[in-house]
Amino acid sequence: MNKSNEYKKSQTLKPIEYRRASQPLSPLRAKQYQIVNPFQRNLSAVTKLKRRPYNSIAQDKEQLKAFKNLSSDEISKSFSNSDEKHRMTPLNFTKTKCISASEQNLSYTKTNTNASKNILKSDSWIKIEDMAKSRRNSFNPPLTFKKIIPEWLLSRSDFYATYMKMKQQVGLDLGEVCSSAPSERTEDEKEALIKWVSNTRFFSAIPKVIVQETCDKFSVLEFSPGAQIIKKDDIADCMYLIYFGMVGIYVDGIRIGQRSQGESLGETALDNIKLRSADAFSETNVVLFKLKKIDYEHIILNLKKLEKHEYTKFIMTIPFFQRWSFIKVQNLSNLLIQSVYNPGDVIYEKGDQSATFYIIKEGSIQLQTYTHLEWQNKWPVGSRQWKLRKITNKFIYPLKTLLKGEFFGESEIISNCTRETRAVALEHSICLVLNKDEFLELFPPRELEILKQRSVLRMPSKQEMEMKIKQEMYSNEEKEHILLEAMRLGHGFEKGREFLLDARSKKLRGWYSSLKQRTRQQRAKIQSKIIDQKEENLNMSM
Ligand SMILES: Nc1ncnc2c1ncn2[C@@H]1O[C@@H]2COP(=O)(O)O[C@H]2[C@H]1O
Repeated sequence: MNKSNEYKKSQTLKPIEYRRASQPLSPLRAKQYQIVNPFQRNLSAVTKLKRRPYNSIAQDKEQLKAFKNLSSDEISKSFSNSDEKHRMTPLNFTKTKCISASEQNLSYTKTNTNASKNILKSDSWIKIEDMAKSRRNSFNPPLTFKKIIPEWLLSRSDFYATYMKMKQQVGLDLGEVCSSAPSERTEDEKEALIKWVSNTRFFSAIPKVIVQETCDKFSVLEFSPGAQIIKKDDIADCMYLIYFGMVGIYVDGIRIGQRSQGESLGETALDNIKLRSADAFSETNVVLFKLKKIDYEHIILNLKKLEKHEYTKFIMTIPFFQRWSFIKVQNLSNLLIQSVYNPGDVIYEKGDQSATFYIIKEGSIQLQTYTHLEWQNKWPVGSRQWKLRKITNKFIYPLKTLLKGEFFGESEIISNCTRETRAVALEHSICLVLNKDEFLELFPPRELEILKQRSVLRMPSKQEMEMKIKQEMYSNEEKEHILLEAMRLGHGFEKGREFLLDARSKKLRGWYSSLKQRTRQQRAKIQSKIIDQKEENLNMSM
């Protein structure tokens, strides 16, 4: 027998676990064990196995964190538990062989107490299909969970325990938690409440200890739809954090804004030691966490002043306000209310009542108007009988795009008319909002006159808008037709047999498909400008 054969024989006789068992079993190794088939005791199969790199474990941790919002303590606990378990009990472990879905669904386990020998015999592997099944049944993670969390971690019982604990916390009704006295809340409940409050925009910049103190002061209020929560010009004695539902903000019956889950309500009057600036009505069932004025002033007011100082610094950079005194800008900042918009959000519609002035702090806002375009199609359906199909599209026509530091909404307040344009957020945008009463209070008539002159917007005529929209719609299609004709290519040329044989057409295939893609994009762009469509079918007789 030559040397290499001898070597091969020794390897096949020696169970692979023998070599492995002398080393402590880390989670990395545990993972390797999961994919080693104990009946294929073949060295090459083992040496081919790649060790799971440490950074992949770190990745798993990150994924887990992102998915479940587990606190870092709990994650590290779950991981360190798994490390420890394996390190301390190198042989008393349960091995599960996970065969791919295409193979049989069998599982094997080995329990070896003979630590001195460190030998695992193949016959001691027990088929425990039932056991594995029952374990799988007891922890049936959601599909998204399976995509993100590594399989080895999903199979761990300590991970399962942590998951269940967090699931209970996520499913907690914090309204109920908040309505109990702080001394009656469990640690988990307190933690869940603090976590939720810290994630709201209003409390996001506030240190955890302060959030903790605030949570102890909250009481809970519930409102059914249509109930008045705040009355304009009332004395403010508290602020609210909306735990659930939607609240509409009204001034003189005009809806000027809204506040929803996770947003504050009624903080402006406390910040400025003023009367309530607006009415607030619940538009759905609403649950609020109430914080009394005295607690607000004690715990949060100073921190909020820092935020207002940031507004002041920002406003001082806008050329129009540079001639204002610092105190005046500060007064303006104190009255500003931050509103966040997502791409496509309509801030106001043409014809709405004008009740607010906006300064763009982040993002971009487009002022738009619209026009109606009509298409008709007529065809004969009998003797002197016609069918007429009329489609009327309402097309958006962009007027102006405003960026950070620019402002809008003032012209209609000054002219005391309804909105002449529509304002839409083009991207994630933040605006600082000033209500009409405060706006008229802060800007003296001379300033209003300057603002009015600045904000004049040229409104195009209906014909002008129609022409531009049609130009945009047809110019590209025309270009495409001219190009195809110049190349002597028909629209359906790529489907024909001739096309496959024609070398020139083959060369043009890439170009043609990119042209088609561009045309499709252009059509989708035009389609996105249609905000309303009316269709009429008429029978006509002559
Ligand atoms: N334009 C607005 N947009 C959103 N919320 C507003 C607006 N104006 C007022 N509010 C809220 O409505 C509340 C009315 O009472 P406050 O003035 O105490 O605080 C006010 C703000 O929380």
